[in-house]
Amino acid sequence: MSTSLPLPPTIPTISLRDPRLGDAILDACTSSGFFYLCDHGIAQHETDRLFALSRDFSALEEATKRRFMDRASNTGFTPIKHESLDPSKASDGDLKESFYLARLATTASGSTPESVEHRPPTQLLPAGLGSSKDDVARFIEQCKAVTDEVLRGFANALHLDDPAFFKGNHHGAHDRLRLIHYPPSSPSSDQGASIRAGAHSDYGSVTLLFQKDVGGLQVELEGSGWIDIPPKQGCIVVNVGDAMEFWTAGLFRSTQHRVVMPRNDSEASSRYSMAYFCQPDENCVLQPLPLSSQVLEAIGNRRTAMDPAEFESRLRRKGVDVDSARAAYRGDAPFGHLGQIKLTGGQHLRARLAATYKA
Ligand SMILES: O=C(O)CCC(=O)C(=O)O
Ligand SMILES: [Fe+2]
Repeated sequence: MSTSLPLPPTIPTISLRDPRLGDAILDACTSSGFFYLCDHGIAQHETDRLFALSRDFSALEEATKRRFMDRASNTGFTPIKHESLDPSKASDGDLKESFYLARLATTASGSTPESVEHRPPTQLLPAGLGSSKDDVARFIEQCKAVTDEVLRGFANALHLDDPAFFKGNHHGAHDRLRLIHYPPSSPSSDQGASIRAGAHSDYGSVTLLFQKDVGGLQVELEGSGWIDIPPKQGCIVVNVGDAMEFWTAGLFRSTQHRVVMPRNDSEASSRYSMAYFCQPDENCVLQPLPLSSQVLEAIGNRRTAMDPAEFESRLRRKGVDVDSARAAYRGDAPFGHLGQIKLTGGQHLRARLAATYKA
């Protein structure tokens, strides 16, 4: 007699070409806040090219890499253990190094902006990334285009009158593509105090995560605990960040995730991933949006808008100065039931960055 084992919990796969994209996004974002995205239009060979550039950069001498550190503009190199994504845990830092890229295209050769206000910082590039600047710039612009479509999906999911509402608040000046390298490490069943990336939620509106071939990414699901999100050929892992959780009054979830230490031989080698963090504009106003009855009906009792006390305590835990955000409110913009609170995209980002990096 054969008994079928229950399938392990996972996250849904959504096609960017799904005519009912808004509904699929509403389902995913109000449950786990994570989904695999397929049919996104970014060719595998372009993704592989960026992974190759990331590998070449990580092979440089540490002293060379350290010449490209620029925390002030949140660009460039971050050495191993300089970041603790989970500051609540006593660890001496995450076992990863990374290189943050701002958008590189210029108006003449690409699509990047427009007005001075939305212009990303310029940054110094090491030789390899510098000589392949066009490939890198094109990849970043493709990521930006995918996030624009996802943001449109968010607006449709929420039945906003203006389907371009979120897109219009994301010109990409704070967006970053992060090339991440987790160095090799012996597998162990004892995870100890070390971690490749500590448990955290992302800061921005939406993140695109490209995983090369080594697993270890986990997401914390209500009722299921930590579940593995393995690399899936042709798919990008997409997740909601804190700014979008705030904006949707807690309806969309910015879920905790982490990367665990190697558990077996297949995870022991270098792990490469790339994250494109889509951030709201510096001066855009983040205020919990009023939620239409249509949306609340569609999600039924799966998720309700967040309780005001929980909402506030989540914000405080994430380093947001709630008292200033309250003082900034002047009753001049729409808000939901969550109180009189107002924050700009830039203020929110800096609060989250300050809570993450060692001084
Ligand atoms: O490397 C990964 O798979 C996850 C990285 C991540 O979550 C982050 O950098 O925010
Ligand atoms: Fe993350």
